[in-house]
Amino acid sequence: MKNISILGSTGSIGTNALEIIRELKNEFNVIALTANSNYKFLAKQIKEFKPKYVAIGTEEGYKFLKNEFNNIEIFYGKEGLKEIGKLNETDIILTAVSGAIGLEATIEAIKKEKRIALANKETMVAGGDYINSLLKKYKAEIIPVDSEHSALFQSLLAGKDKEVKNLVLTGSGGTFRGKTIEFLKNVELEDALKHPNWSMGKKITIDSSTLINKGLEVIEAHQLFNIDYDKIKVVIHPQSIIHSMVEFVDNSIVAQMGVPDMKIPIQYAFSYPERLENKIIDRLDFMKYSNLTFEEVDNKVFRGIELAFFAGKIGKSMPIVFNAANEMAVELFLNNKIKFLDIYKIIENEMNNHKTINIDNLNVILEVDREIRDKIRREYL
Ligand SMILES: NC(=O)C1=CN([C@@H]2O[C@H](COP(=O)(O)OP(=O)(O)OC[C@H]3O[C@@H](n4cnc5c(N)ncnc54)[C@H](OP(=O)(O)O)[C@@H]3O)[C@@H](O)[C@H]2O)C=CC1
Ligand SMILES: CC(=O)[C@@H](O)[C@H](O)COP(=O)(O)O
Ligand SMILES: [Mn+2]
Repeated sequence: MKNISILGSTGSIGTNALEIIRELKNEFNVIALTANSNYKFLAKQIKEFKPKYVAIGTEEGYKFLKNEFNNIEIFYGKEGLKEIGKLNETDIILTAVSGAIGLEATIEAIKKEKRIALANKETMVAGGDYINSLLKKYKAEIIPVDSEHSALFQSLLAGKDKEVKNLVLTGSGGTFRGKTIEFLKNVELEDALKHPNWSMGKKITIDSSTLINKGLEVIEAHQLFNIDYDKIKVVIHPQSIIHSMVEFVDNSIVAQMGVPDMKIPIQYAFSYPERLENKIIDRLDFMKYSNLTFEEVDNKVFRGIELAFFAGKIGKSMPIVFNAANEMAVELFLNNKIKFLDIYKIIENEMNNHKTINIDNLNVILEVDREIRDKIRREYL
């Protein structure tokens, strides 16, 4: 039996993970669950999965849960997430919070030498260098949950590191694939929230529509697999059936395929190196997907990938700026404060005005992140 803690259990990834745990209750046990403001949904999860620990992000939620439950330990706020990261009883922590807010709790779990089932890509983008320095000191392991990075992780098992020629990240192209800049000038939020293949949280869905999600995934792949940026390629694959591929030096390509369902990479991160049967996961019907296609990225219209390569290749504090500016821009777009193309403008502006600095410790990461968010908040709110 493996003890699972979930940072962000009330979201898309978190609820998918609980479906798996419900189905495979002889394999997995819930130790801790967390949410930000959705305390009523969290309360329902607590009643069903009976965790020993819980963290909640709002005072209202904290008071409600304290009143509702007297047999669990309830933590509050950002410090509360860190307390969940520190839990000794955890075997595997699933980082399913949205945004770099997951960074500190992830670091605590690394210091406790846990398995991190990492969905929270922003943590790897903003804190990747620091996290990799910690992985040299602590025997923690990161198993990627992000579908492309789970595919790369599985495909890399087919060869040795020195035999890798390229990592090939696939991307759906997002809901506006094939559109012009003129069309994007006036897109509505509700249109940007329609992903062609995946059902996901709002932030990542907007990131998919700008292709900044793919950009974040480029940096995430560099950090997770220690591969140079010039060996990370992106190809548009509108069907999202091939979840990414590894090209080896013999020009052989190994890919991972499956239905676009996050339960597959989540469960794999829990069960690795084994694989488990699970009847709630659909099989791929090849006849339904008899037409798998590939396209070039349209970097002229969708700037997210090139902006990410720019940030990643500079490194140090620049990926922190890229991620923080994007998180703030997406929040502004979700609140109808800016137009779609302003997302690129805000990111570009912050990166152009940033003087890159070395990242010697966690406080520098948090300071750079905070400065960018405060600056954008002052300008737009
Ligand atoms: N959804 C998907 O299919 C995929 C997601 N990912 C990555 O996984 C992560 C989660 O994505 P997703 O599940 O879609 O996100 P959701 O928005 O659906 O869920 C986010 C979760 O994090 C919690 N949360 C949000 N902000 C905070 C905060 N400031 N403090 C504490 N908790 C917070 C939310 O709580 P509350 O409910 O109370 O708001 C919720 O439980 C992201 O990093 C995303 O990029 C990667 C690949 C696929
Ligand atoms: C399911 C998952 O991993 C998401 O990151 C998804 O890949 C987003 O789709 P795009 O390929 O459109 O970015
Ligand atoms: Mn992904």
